[in-house]
Amino acid sequence: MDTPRILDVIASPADLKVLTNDELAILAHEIRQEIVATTSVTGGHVASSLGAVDIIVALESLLTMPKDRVVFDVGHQSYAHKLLTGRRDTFKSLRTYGGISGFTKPTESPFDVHFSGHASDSLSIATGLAKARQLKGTDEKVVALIGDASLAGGMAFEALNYMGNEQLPLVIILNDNEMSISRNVGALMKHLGNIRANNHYREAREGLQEAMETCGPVARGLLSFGRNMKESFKQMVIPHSMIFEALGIVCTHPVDGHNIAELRDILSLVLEMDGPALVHVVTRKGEGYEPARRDPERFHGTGPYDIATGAARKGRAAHPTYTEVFGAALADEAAHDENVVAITAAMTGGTGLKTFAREFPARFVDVGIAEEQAVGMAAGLAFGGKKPVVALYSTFMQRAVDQMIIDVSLAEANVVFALDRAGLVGDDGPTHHGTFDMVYTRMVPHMRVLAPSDEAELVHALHTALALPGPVALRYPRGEGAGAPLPERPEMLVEGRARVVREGDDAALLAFGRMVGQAQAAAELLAAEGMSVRVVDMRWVKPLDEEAIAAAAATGAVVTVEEGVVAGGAGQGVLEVLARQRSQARAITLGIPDAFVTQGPVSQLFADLGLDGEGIAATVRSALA
Ligand SMILES: Cc1ncc(C[n+]2csc(CCOP(=O)(O)OP(=O)(O)O)c2C)c(N)n1
Ligand SMILES: CC(=O)[C@@H](O)[C@H](O)COP(=O)(O)O
Ligand SMILES: [Mg+2]
Repeated sequence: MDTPRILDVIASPADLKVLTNDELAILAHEIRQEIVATTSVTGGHVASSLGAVDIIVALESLLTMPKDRVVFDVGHQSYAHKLLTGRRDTFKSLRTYGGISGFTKPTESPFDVHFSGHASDSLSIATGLAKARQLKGTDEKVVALIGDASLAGGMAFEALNYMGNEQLPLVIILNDNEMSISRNVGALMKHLGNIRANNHYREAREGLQEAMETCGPVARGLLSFGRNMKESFKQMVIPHSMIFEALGIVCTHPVDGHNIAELRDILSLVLEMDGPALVHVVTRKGEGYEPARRDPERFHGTGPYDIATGAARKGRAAHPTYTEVFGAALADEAAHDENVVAITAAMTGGTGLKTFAREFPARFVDVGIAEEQAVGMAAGLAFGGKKPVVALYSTFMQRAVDQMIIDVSLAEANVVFALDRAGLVGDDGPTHHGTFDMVYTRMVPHMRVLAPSDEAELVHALHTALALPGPVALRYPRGEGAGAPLPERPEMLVEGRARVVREGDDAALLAFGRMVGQAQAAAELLAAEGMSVRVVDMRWVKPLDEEAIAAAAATGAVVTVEEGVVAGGAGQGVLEVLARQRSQARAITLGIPDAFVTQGPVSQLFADLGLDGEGIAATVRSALA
């Protein structure tokens, strides 16, 4: 008979209060087993979640939740929190269609504070919660859990600046594992490394222990009373200051993030403080599961895997991904043009830049989780005569729209924006779908926007973008390409010229990006019903091919199809052209409606949104009816 698990009797963090440190450590082990068992089937952010288990168990054992608020940065490490807050039974549905989210999500649980997914926002949210607490005169604790890489994001720095000045009562738990998705980068990372290297925490802790034992009740009384707390805390545990101290934020020595007793000791102290405090916790990504410990980058975000070996369950895809094709094409371009510089914001692997980084290390820049810096720096590089290619996920580029408008486009700087993960991404869900980029690029003066329909087109689009003066964006989706043979040589595309991929005169489908494939599927279905439908690969979101639009309108029915929000999107651009042309054609824009799209397989989401062959065919039928 199996030994009963502690995890099975935990309905909420309140149940943790009766457990000893040893029992909490056993619970942490059970949670890790549960995370591995589930993610081996669903995939997920394994290494970060495993690394944060002890912190979450220790922290939540000390809080009164959901009254006390814990803000998870990115939220990719929150699986233990999910298991402790009433989602043990639904955990198996992690990241699946209709299942629980891979990030915190307030509509899923009252224990979740915000829709996490984008890095570096937790401290700002926490400052808002702490300010609200002050205004209401309430006493709930506010804690933010943030990783070492996310702490370097601009938004986090802005929050530190504010909270230190205002002396807001909140606790930052810095989960320092020396890793972003790959190895962490930057001066802050080096600073944290120096602190770890000079860690006198043990001696300080023993001093604290002694102080607590000799004058325990007095010291504790002082602490809980909150008077002079910062000073007493400093005297007891902090022999030297650092950057955070200079900003008015009390900072602890590095604490072992896998020792629940130590974590509870230090957390119970800082939770009683009346100003901002940062607990520097040292963890190992993937802790408790050897394959993830060995290869934390692969297990940062993984698909299903074999538990015994850690090997991926899915075999190699039939075709290279858009990302792989982009990475190879960019390295090729860089080999022919020494001015090409590649910039990533902590997504070297995700944006396909590993080859480039290896072959051209001097021309490769990883700014860390700092999209604004990536785009601002690209402007500077362009002013200095270089040809920067900023490779970002479409969703993360949202952080740097201002820099794209003011620093790059106003100056007509030669910057290429390579927007990966444009369109629906699948299991990460609404925070990660790249559904806004056609709007935020199209609206900017001087910007040109390409939406290649397959991987061969992507090679040409990149080549064209690098050759054109001024800012150019290209957008392409996550995952496997369409299987189009790659060209021997990249071609220069004619600016603003679409290509007809199927003739027809009953109606016209004007499709953008990989929607061209879905439009062709729709045309096939309609052909079987006797309808002749033209399919146009629009290639350019901006400038649009006005002749191709006029020719489409001559069929009498135009349906635009895009993998992005319709409000302000490419289809809207087509409508503007049709209006200018005083067209009488019936026109319908298909794309993402005014709602956030859920998580799930992309094919399922396409079907739900009417963006698969069937759905598009149905719209054409209604346009012709
Ligand atoms: C604005 C933004 N940029 C990039 C990412 C992609 N991303 C997700 S997690 C991560 C690394 C986070 O590292 P860290 O904060 O140290 O947490 P760890 O995974 O090491 O626990 C990155 C770059 C993101 N989620 N949001
Ligand atoms: C949490 C996060 O933002 C990233 O880890 C993201 O999930 C990566 O997505 P891809 O799997 O598309 O690279
Ligand atoms: Mg980290």
